[in-house]
Amino acid sequence: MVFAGGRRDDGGMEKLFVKVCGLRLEQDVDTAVEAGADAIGFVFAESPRRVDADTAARLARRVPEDVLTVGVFRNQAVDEVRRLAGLAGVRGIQLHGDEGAEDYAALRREGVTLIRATSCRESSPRYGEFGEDLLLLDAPVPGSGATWDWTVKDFAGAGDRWILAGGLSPQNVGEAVRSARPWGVDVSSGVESSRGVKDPALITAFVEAARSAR
Ligand SMILES: O=C(O)c1ccccc1NCC(=O)[C@H](O)[C@H](O)COP(=O)(O)O
Repeated sequence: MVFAGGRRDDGGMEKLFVKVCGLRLEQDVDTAVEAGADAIGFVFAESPRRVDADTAARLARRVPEDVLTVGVFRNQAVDEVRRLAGLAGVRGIQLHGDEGAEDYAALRREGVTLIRATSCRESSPRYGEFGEDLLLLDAPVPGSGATWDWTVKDFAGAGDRWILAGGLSPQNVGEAVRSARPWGVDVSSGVESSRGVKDPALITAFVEAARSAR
């Protein structure tokens, strides 16, 4: 199921989808929701941002229905992904590793949004190749805060709903959106004061900068 987004601006245009990833604290979740984020990510992969299922479940319960909660994974067994996503009660699953079409098929269930995160390093990924709902185009190392040159890519194969990620920040997200014209954006490092520590003011600034970009 493709997350409907659901949030529209007053002119009826679909708003840019904004996801804030790697949240670990209640105040950061509340800030992202209040700022108008469409999705919130909880990292279950190896990372300084990693949360356990109980923490993610507690945070996810604070999030209103129209904001998508996403569990982020990398090269973890399908059963483990299913188990953690179920315990946390997230409605989206984002896979960053070498997962194949069979893994997406195994995780497919009613109501879940499957996000395939991949880098454009070797080729231009095509939307739908793995049965995903949304394609997220990221830097080679996820969550690193590194940017990549999105200006030289042809995103024709990425479909209508693809998400730009990798080194975005309140400073560069406007230019990135105008240049690459994604359906959505995703951020983690760019709204942190130090690795793994979110800054509420940066979260708010990011959502505002992204939204005013188009
Ligand atoms: O955040 C991590 O450390 C991480 C580890 C393993 C897989 C994914 C991870 N994060 C994903 C994200 O935070 C974002 O989807 C994306 O990679 C953007 O990150 P950033 O460049 O830090 O904004």
